[in-house]
Amino acid sequence: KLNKPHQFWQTQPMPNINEMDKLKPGPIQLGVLAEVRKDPFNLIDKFEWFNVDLRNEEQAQQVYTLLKENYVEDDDNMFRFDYSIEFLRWALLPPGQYSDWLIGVRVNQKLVGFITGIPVTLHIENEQNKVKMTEINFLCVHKKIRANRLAPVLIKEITRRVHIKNMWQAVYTAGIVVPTPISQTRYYHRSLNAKKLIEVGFSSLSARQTISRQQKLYKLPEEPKTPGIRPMKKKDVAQVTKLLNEYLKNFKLYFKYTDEEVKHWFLPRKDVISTYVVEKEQGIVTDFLSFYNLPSQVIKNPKYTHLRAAYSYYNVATQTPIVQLMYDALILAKNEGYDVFNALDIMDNEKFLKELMFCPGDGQLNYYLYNWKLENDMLKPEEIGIVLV
Ligand SMILES: CN(C)Cc1n[nH]c2ccc(-c3ccc(F)cc3OCCn3ccnc3)cc12
Repeated sequence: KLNKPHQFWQTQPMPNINEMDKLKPGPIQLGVLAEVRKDPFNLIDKFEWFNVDLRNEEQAQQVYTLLKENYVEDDDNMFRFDYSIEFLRWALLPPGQYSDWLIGVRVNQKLVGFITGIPVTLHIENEQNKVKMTEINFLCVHKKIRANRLAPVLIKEITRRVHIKNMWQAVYTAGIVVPTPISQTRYYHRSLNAKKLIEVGFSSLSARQTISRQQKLYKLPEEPKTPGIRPMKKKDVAQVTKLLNEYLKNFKLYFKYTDEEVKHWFLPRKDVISTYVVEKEQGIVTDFLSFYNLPSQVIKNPKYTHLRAAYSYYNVATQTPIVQLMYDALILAKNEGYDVFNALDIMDNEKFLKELMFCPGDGQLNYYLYNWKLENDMLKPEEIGIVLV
């Protein structure tokens, strides 16, 4: 019976503490395509597998509702992520997606479980390691049917469907710690709407602080500072792709983007992704910033149902100082109606977090690599060049 802590994870190719030093960097287990199980894993009675078509309005609604009611909450269970349907279509229908990598489990036509993969090519620690793999996300089991051991079966089934495509690694993140994080990053928050953050209980006032004092402290100018800053357009794709790929080479974990992928991940989509470029004379783009929209439902509050949060995505500053570029990001996010701007301490974010008055959050986001041994087991947050939504 798999019910001792991490009993399931002990069966997975993740380096555990004592074997870390023996393994060589690279794949831990070499996959053999012929040995991959051809049929889906067995589910308990009445449960059935179901490939979700997010383009279908009804099925997208089912996924939306499952996540809205049962997905990740903060440590104090005050907020729960509320991913919109348009956001899920952005996050889960990238170029090259497979139709059987959005996996649902249903009981009597009701969706009770979900897990997703998208195909990525991850560069790991040096140019040679360009590994085609999957990025796993949105593992969710309905609150009412937890402890049925459905999560391990969802993980095994998506693993099987990835193996069948002859891919043997995965990358994912989680707020919890299971064997074995490759990096433990921290998240930070910058207040944009001090009054609301205090009223929903996101921020608290110390004895000497007042709401109006907080509002003054976090007040922002009406307009961004950087001349030539504007929303990204289709004509900017080629320049943004070059800037992004060049910048990401600084890190030990990063994706390489085609123009097609930059179109998908960065062209502005209302209430999903905002990208602004800095255009100098002759149409030269020298910098860009981007943030995505992920509201959290406020679980119990008389006045507000949601916290509008913008999350830092990828920001490349080659001419504009990074602090000024991100100050503009705060101003632009405030003008788009966000209450708070969130960022992890990955990439070069440390360079602006303190100066722009971000406060540390109360938890961490752990990065995981499945079936891959790193040279030194762990990476520092500033060596991470990937953002998972
Ligand atoms: C990444 N993706 C897999 C979703 C996910 N899962 N688990 C998580 C734990 C933390 C963060 C996170 C990432 C960046 C950030 F600035 C703030 C965050 O959480 C705030 C705390 N919180 C949790 C729910 N509502 C508010 C995301 C996630």
